[in-house]
Amino acid sequence: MKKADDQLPVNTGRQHANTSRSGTDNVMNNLLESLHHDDFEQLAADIKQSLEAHRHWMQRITTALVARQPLEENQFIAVDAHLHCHFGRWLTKIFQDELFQQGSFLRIEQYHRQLHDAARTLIYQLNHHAEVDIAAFEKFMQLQKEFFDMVMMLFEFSVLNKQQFDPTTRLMNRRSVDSVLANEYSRMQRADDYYCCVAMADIDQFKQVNDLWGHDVGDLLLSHTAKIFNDAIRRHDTVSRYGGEEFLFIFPDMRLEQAGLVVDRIRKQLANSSISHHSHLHSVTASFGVTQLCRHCDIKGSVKRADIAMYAAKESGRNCTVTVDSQAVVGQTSYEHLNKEITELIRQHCKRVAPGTD
Ligand SMILES: Nc1nc2c(ncn2[C@@H]2O[C@H](COP(=O)(O)OP(=O)(O)OP(=O)(O)O)[C@@H](O)[C@H]2O)c(=O)[nH]1
Repeated sequence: MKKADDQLPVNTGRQHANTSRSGTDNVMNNLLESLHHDDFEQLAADIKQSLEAHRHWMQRITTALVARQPLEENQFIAVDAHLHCHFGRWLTKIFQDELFQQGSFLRIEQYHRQLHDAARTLIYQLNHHAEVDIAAFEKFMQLQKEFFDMVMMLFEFSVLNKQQFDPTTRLMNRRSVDSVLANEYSRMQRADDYYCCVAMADIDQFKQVNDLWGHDVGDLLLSHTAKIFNDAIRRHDTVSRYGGEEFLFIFPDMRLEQAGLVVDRIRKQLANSSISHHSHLHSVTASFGVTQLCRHCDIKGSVKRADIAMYAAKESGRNCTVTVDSQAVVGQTSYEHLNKEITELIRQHCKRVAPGTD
């Protein structure tokens, strides 16, 4: 999605270091990389509160102008009033972090200062019983509109990010990854030589982990797994939390053979890693199923095929990678028709590319 420089874009990809960046401005990319779920929640709450305070301020000014009642309070006439209002204090706070000292945030700061300047001009006229200049009033109203529009975009961006990411792993959630899949699918339909692979990963024996060590350790291992996955993929790949202990990878512009190798490298990285918690080392493995997005079936069909391959990996001992070529079962992989026989057919074409242990 192409956006003008001063617009706040919709997130299009991965959080953390590998966000898919097409169309997002630098400020927003930096935010996506640096903030996590809770920060976006806080950002949205702060913006809402600050905007509310500013609405109240606007209301006081408009009422005073209509009723021709002087406003002598500092918050209306001080030269640095823009620094001391609720919104100004919030901006000062976030500007301490250089992450925010750029692009869209600077524009908002500029509008905010201009809004206070324009208000001061009007209030000066009001307090000195002069005629209120209509051009100055119109400018004030225009600035107000632009300021509110811009801040609302920031608010929506924050809320959107809160909705798009899973709080435990900080990865995209299932709902938002579906739109990434839809984009890839339509890209593939447009170009004959374009390939995209998907992989399903499921943590092995995760119930035992929870039962033995508790849910907190389970959650830690989930976020550890997410970090390993997220750090291991390319900038324009995506990994999402697809279900409880299930992750879905999307590898744009990649053929099956390569995807199988990439995924198996990730599998090994996870298997060889551990986290320390209360002086215990904990680790998990996962089983992986890899396939291509298929031109001849719907998206669900391809994801289902990856899922079946992943279950084949479970059955062949866990901690391994199974690939299945969509070409082998072309024409029969529509999601609606994935009955038992088709599932069996897909399983017959599954290829285990790695031993269970290293
Ligand atoms: N800690 C934690 N556990 C979760 C979360 N989501 C799902 N789980 C647990 O994941 C476990 C999945 O268990 P099963 O579906 O039986 O699978 P498994 O034990 O991983 O066994 P295999 O998949 O066959 O290797 C369940 O115990 C769920 O409670 C979560 O957000 N946090």
